[in-house]
Amino acid sequence: MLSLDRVSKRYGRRLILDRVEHDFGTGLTLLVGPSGAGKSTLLRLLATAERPSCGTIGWDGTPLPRARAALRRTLGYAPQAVDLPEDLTAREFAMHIAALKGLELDAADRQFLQITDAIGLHADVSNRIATFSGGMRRRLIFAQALLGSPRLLILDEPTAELDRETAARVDALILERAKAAVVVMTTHAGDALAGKVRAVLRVDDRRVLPA
Ligand SMILES: Nc1ncnc2c1ncn2[C@@H]1O[C@H](COP(=O)(O)OP(=O)(O)OP(=O)(O)O)[C@@H](O)[C@H]1O
Repeated sequence: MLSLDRVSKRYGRRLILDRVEHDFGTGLTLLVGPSGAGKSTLLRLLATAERPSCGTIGWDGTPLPRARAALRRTLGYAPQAVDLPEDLTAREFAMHIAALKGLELDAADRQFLQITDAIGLHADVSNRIATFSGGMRRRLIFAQALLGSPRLLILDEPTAELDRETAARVDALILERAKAAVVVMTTHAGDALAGKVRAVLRVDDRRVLPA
């Protein structure tokens, strides 16, 4: 369980999130809300990529920063935009991430091939990332987040730029992982997941409330 207790975030003098309270349990939680409302900011806080200005984030009952190492050991994070190493192949990049996560590389490689097969990226795993389209990059960022079957999966717009059929394949993997993990994602295409999510939260006007 990932819990937020009166978590606020400011950039300079600007308050983006104001005393957010929520317990993210096992299952899929969707974040919706207007552009610029703070959804990606909230995901960065959950993924420990940034720290709250005040308030407390807890993982499995222990507050950060004490729980940060335990959280990161079982974190999969797919940010919205990331600089990928253009000269590596997708498979080399995935193994680089697997090594950073401390995963057993043969098992991680097998898992990467299974994931990429499921989301239609299998034929491209030995190609250099420099040759990848926007949708291929998005799927690669998603695939690396699933490596090691994380108990906490944070996904920022994983199906943006994907056609409906490919997005449905990505959604299927997300729902599969959400059976055993805390999964939090932003999406502008939440309708496809209606009825299958634990909660839908609306981020708006600095607050985060049930939609
Ligand atoms: N590092 C930063 N420094 C200053 N302001 C920032 C920073 N990151 C985000 N912001 C501001 O915080 C606000 C929330 O941005 P954020 O990207 O979290 O919104 P969002 O809800 O994810 O938007 P979108 O749906 O368009 O992706 C925006 O006004 C943005 O300009």
